[in-house]
Amino acid sequence: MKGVWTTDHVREAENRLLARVPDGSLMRKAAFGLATVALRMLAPRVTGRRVTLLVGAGNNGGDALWAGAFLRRRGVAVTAVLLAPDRAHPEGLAALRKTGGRVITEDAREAVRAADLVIDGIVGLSARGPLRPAAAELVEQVSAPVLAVDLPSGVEPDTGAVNGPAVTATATVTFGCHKPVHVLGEGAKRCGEVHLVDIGLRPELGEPDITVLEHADVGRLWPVPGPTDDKYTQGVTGISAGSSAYPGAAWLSTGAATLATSGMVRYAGPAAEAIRASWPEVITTGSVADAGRVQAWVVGPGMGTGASAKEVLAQVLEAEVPVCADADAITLLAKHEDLWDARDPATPMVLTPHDREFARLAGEVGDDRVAAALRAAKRFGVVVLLKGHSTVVAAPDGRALVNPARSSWAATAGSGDVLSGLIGSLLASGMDPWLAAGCAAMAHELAGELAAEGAPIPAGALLRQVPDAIRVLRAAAEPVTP
Ligand SMILES: NC(=O)C1=CN([C@@H]2O[C@H](COP(=O)(O)OP(=O)(O)OC[C@H]3O[C@@H](n4cnc5c(N)ncnc54)[C@H](OP(=O)(O)O)[C@@H]3O)[C@@H](O)[C@H]2O)[C@@H](O)CC1
Ligand SMILES: [K+]
Repeated sequence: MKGVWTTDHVREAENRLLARVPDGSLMRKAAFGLATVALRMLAPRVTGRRVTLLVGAGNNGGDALWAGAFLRRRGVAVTAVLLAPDRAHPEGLAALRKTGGRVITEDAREAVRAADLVIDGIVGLSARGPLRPAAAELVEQVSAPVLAVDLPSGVEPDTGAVNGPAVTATATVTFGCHKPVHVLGEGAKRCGEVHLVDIGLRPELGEPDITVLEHADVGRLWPVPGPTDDKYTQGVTGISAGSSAYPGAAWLSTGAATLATSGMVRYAGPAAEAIRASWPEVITTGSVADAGRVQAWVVGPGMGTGASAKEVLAQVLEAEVPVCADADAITLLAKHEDLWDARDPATPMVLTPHDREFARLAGEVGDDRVAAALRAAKRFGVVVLLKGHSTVVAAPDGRALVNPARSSWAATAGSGDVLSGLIGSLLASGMDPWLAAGCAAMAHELAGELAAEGAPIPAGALLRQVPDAIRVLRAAAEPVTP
């Protein structure tokens, strides 16, 4: 698991660390790490290559200047462009000058255009809002690879939101720990590859604000049958989905639950015939009342939002087993507050809204997706999985998890139905609902990536890759033999 800390918590930890280490040592450590990545980006030829530093008013610019001094010692031709000449970091500037670096304050376009590598030290953790006009104009001239210091300037550090001109980096070097910008939304895309430089901050940081699961974590958590297991002990998943108009949603959701674990799947609804034909291992009935016992329900995909769908949803909520409520079920919950009364608040529930469904339920998402999901999770006492390029999973107890997507292939019609089936089967296995949603999100995204191989895919193709995705995740969890 990877931890992510907000800028407030990073600053508090940095202040504690700064109080007990020699002046300037943290910045030099950070800058040395930055210069090392820059040299790797310039390799194989380093001497005589041209690096241009974009230097803002604070310590982020200081990092860039110190890294420039290290690069000069390796024979790199370094030019620093000072965007706030009166406020440039004095020690960093002196170090660069001492090593023969060039410093300019105007007519910088040529230095930017001619660079082999641009280092973005415009603004870091104290950034607020998009790039200001002078910086934005220079950034527009860049055609070389960009190495961002801590984060791509212009992106909001705590939300990853981009609301105007901002740097798009080839790579980002960050210090001490990951920050939200590295895993959330548009910001995560703008970071390129993220390198973490250890500056000794970890002992000063408390519990992470956001958790990012890695393949090995999900592989370890994925339920697999033991020698004494049978189809019941691994959890029975019930699927209440689909309608005569939308049998496909039921097919996708049921298929995902069938492939995700070895537990049994029951389907209850109007698409029973279609389900029987393609998933013969599934027990089908026409209604939730006749379905028999399940350990978790998936409800919502393609079920409609009329009176009969409302009745079905109430029956599912009254069953007092964990529920994954998706799609139309979310719209119904937003429309009819009385539906919440059907639920025992102690029974786990996962809601899986996209932005529009979220807005119906809990207001506009806004820039801070983690805060919005946490607010809704607390208000309704449920786990909220907010879909997006980075999927956010928030628990009512304040835990937040982000699954940053490596591609967007999974953003296709019917893909959400597959996700709901995966979550349902993990809930039925007895997994903690917050982890169930996080593990399902990762397997889902990976299945999309495996299915796509560089070309668009329908949700059915993603579904067929679920077993391979689970294999990849489980393989990542296996100990490496030397
Ligand atoms: N603490 C440590 O030990 C270590 C810290 N480290 C480094 O320090 C960095 C944080 O440095 P920092 O706090 O000095 O501020 P920083 O982000 O450089 O901003 C400076 C000023 O820029 C301005 N500004 C704001 N928004 C803007 C915008 N959109 N466009 C343009 N300008 C904008 C605003 O000033 P204003 O002009 O508004 O008065 C702001 O005060 C951190 O990211 C890491 O790189 C590492 O060395 C490791 C050790
Ligand atoms: K930066």
